[in-house]
Amino acid sequence: MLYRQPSSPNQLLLHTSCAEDLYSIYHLQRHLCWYESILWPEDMKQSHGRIHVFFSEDDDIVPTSFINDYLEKSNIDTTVLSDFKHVLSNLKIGLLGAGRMSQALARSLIERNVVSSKDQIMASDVDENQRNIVASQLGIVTTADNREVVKESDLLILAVKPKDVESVLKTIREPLLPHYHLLVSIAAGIRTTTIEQLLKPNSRVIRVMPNVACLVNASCSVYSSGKFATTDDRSVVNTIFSSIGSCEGEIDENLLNAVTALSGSGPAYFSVLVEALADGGVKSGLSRSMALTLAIKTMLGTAQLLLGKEQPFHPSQLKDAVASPGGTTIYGLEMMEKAGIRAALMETVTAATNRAAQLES
Ligand SMILES: NC(=O)C1=CN([C@@H]2O[C@H](COP(=O)(O)OP(=O)(O)OC[C@H]3O[C@@H](n4cnc5c(N)ncnc54)[C@H](OP(=O)(O)O)[C@@H]3O)[C@@H](O)[C@H]2O)C=CC1
Ligand SMILES: O=C(O)[C@@H]1CCC=N1
Repeated sequence: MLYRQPSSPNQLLLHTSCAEDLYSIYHLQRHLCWYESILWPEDMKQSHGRIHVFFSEDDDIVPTSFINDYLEKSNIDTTVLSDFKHVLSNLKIGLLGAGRMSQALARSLIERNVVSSKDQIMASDVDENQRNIVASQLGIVTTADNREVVKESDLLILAVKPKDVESVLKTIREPLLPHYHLLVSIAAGIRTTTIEQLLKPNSRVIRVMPNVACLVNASCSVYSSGKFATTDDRSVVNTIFSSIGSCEGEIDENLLNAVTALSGSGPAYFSVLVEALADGGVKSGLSRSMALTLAIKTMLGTAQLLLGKEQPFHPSQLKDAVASPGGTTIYGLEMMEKAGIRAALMETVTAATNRAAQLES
């Protein structure tokens, strides 16, 4: 870890925060006698108790597969915990606003072991009811005072509605230290420059657009960095938002309103489609519950085919594969075209993009 050249964002973060940190280097290279700290397989075998070594598959510090192979050759029992990462062990995360999105984020960070303990997360909310839900269901410390969260955290996630952003930022301006804190906003339509202007000069800001599917770890997020955010800041944001689904990378901030309109609002559009298709099933005689189940599972299966790990379908390819000549599907598709569904969906995203732009001004 001290000598390795970083080859991933997390390794880069470790490299700059630990491997290049003066005190870490001084301590690890001067005061630690490695030969006194190594537990050799031979010593393990001689120990009286049974030894079983557990690894995290995606550990950025420990070269898991290398050590696992070595221990297996030495007949030591091991288990590699798939999908486990080395935790963001020291980062303290503060949630400003403890509503739907914050709760989903916190739950994922804890359940997916991105943080090592619940104590690494704190949340504030004006609503006592929300605070009680978060405290009782997630075991997180809560407060009504946003400033307290800032004082206790390294990274802040601003998760209040856009209309409340300005007042929250004014409250936390004083305790928020530009060289220390990173502010990550998920508020729709609030630009990083607007946020930066409300904070102290040089404040580090990143704007992210996730979606509500973070409740089931299936969000897809995109982000834009403010003027002063660093490479390490982007790396941490990547780690956090990958833990609630996927993080699709950075985008020009001018396009973030379109992202908000497509994937941020998208779960609402797909819900309407599913409901309408189920209504059609009911009209044709299916029970409500059967119709809903079929509509939902058809959406899920279609998404899996379009994403296809090995051979993804293009949407038009999949449509053509389903619509046989003179069959049922092509009659249904004709009706969709007559109703102008394509134009309606395009206009849907355009209208939501325009609304996000209105929120900006
Ligand atoms: N919901 C979604 O699908 C998505 C939302 N977003 C964005 O995420 C943000 C949060 O959304 P969501 O979680 O749905 O919203 P919620 O309304 O569920 O949560 C926001 C919480 O913040 C509280 N709050 C309001 N003012 C303050 C304040 N001054 N200090 C502390 N807490 C305050 C609210 O209390 P009260 O209700 O009493 O005002 C509420 O409990 C929004 O900006 C939205 O644009 C982004 C992607 C998807
Ligand atoms: O409707 C909204 O304002 C938010 C932004 C994306 C999803 N919900």
